[in-house]
Amino acid sequence: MTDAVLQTNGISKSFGALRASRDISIDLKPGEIHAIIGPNGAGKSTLIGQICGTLRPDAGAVRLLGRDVTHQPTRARARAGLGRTFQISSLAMEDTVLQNVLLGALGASGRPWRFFSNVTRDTSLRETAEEALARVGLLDQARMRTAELSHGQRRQLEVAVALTQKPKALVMDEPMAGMGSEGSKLLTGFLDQLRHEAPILLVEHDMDAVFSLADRISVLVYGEVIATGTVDEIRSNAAVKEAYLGDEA
Ligand SMILES: Nc1ncnc2c1ncn2[C@@H]1O[C@H](COP(=O)(O)OP(=O)(O)OP(=O)(O)O)[C@@H](O)[C@H]1O
Repeated sequence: MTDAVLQTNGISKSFGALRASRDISIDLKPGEIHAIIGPNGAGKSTLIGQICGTLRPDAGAVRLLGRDVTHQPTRARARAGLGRTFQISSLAMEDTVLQNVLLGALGASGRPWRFFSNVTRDTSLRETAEEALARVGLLDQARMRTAELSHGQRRQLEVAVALTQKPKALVMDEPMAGMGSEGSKLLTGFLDQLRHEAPILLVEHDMDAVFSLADRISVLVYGEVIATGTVDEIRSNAAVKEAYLGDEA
């Protein structure tokens, strides 16, 4: 496990009597997409929260690029290279597409927010932002209000915002949610490329996307990882079929 970019070692988290994470050890290796799947309430968001720093584990450790970040706040983890996209959009709808990405680039630069008024004139931030937009295919929409984008384009924009941090690892929370089949196909193709730049821990309910993208899958049930393996291993795992996949396997 020494080459892992991101790693949890036996993390556990309870909410009162509910054990939402039970001794979870997973890792993310360079160049891979590791999908986390499981039924509603299995503990996927709780796991992500501990990895990204919004929740503190009761036990265990989180390591990023070999460093223990268990006690570091979200912002420090982001600075250290952990990028994230959210289940619920964190975009500013009234701002333009470019402004949203500039905001991300400013955050990643570590400069104080009071400089935001000058940000559109900052050449290096602008270059970073435009490069990220070009990567996700949204450069032509840079001046549009974010509210005017389609749902799929907003998902692409969230990825662009995450890319401004030049992440070493990405945690993506249901990027396919609400996408039409065309949008899912586009985003799937994009994530397929992106994994070589930053490996991706992917929480996703869309099994077509998971089966076509994941190098490895971990299955969470009642806060516990019941199996980790390749797509074929997970599809043929009897416990996984019984607990989650059923006919989808
Ligand atoms: N802050 C909290 N306080 C109390 N219980 C919580 C809290 N957060 C999550 N839970 C509970 O922990 C369990 C795991 O929830 P979690 O949201 O992590 O599951 P999930 O796999 O992400 O679900 P979904 O697929 O529906 O998003 C659930 O039973 C949930 O009700």
